[in-house]
Amino acid sequence: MQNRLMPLALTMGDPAGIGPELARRAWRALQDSDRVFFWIGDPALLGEDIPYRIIQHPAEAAACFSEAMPVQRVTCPEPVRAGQPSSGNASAVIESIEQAVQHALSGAAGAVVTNPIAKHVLAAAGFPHPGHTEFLAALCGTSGQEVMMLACPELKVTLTSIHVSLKQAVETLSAERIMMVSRLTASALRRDFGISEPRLAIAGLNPHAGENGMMGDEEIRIIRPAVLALQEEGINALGPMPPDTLFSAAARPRYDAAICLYHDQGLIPVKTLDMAGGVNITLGLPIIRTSPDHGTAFDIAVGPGETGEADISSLLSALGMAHDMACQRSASDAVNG
Ligand SMILES: NC(=O)C1=CN([C@@H]2O[C@H](COP(=O)(O)OP(=O)(O)OC[C@H]3O[C@@H](n4cnc5c(N)ncnc54)[C@H](O)[C@@H]3O)[C@@H](O)[C@H]2O)C=CC1
Ligand SMILES: NCC(=O)COP(=O)(O)O
Repeated sequence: MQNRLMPLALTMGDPAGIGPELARRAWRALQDSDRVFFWIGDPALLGEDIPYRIIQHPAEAAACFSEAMPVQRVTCPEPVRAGQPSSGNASAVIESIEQAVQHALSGAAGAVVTNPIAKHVLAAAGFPHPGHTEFLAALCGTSGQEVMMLACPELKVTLTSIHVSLKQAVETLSAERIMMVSRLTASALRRDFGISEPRLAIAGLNPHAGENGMMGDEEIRIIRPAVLALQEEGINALGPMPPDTLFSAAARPRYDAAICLYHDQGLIPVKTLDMAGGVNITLGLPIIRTSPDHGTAFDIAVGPGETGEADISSLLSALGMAHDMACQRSASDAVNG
């Protein structure tokens, strides 16, 4: 049960986005709870209304959490203007993520929770990764195994492709990829969510799941063979399921996770059902990582000490889910050795 005691590492995200405001409001909401976290960011972004304590190591977080927000300092090289991102601050954004991962890999943090980054802002500074998901895998030495899951209480989805064009998602779809994502999903449902016999629904790609090849043949060539091979392995997988009805209220209780074949096939239903409660989770890492399901929201970002329109629910869900996953993983590992 070691992870139950470890604080969560919360990254800064883009300093010009809503991340800094969300972090301080999340601390206010959680300061009397067991969801202890420390924020890795620039304290100049917090304003004077929030008590914070600079810490040198995650082990110091729990002692001060009820009184002050624990902060591990990372300094932005350039002045920050809310809503006006600058690639001049990319180094601090990246350093925050790197430190969080190091703490999780060493066991000093129970999980990494990331605040949103703007991919194009980091790309302009030469950052080679399309998003957190791929960067985290590179930091953990598991590139190629990363899988994006989006989860809300009503629905969990995982994706066979992440930050690529729709065209590329279709061109690179393979039975091997569907099987890899399905195996990782089933394993995470058992280990991190306590679902002992996970049921997977594999989405089709085309209208009516291809209608026997009339509307596309990926279901016949790729998806159906993958489902049969998964069943041979003992994984409870069904499909290809017609995507237009897969997310209906009647269908959702019949599976524990839907395997989706491109980014928006999975993210649209989750965000439509529950934008506030949705959480982005990375599978395939040796560490636990969650994130709110929204982005940087530059259009509503406010400066230090100000309170704007940002809804903190998704960050609270991400912190709560990271905590619960860490506890569940610890319990599962204790049972399974
Ligand atoms: N995990 C991450 O780091 C993510 C980063 N992004 C990045 O965010 C940037 C902006 O992306 P968009 O597509 O505009 O998505 P967005 O989620 O930042 O904003 C879309 C709309 O939702 C609103 N919104 C978002 N979060 C909100 C919250 N907590 N409370 C109230 N309203 C909220 C925004 O004000 C905006 O009108 C992009 O550069 C993208 O790369 C997007 C998704 C996830
Ligand atoms: N649409 C989800 C998203 O862009 C988040 O990506 P990541 O930064 O968590 O990899």
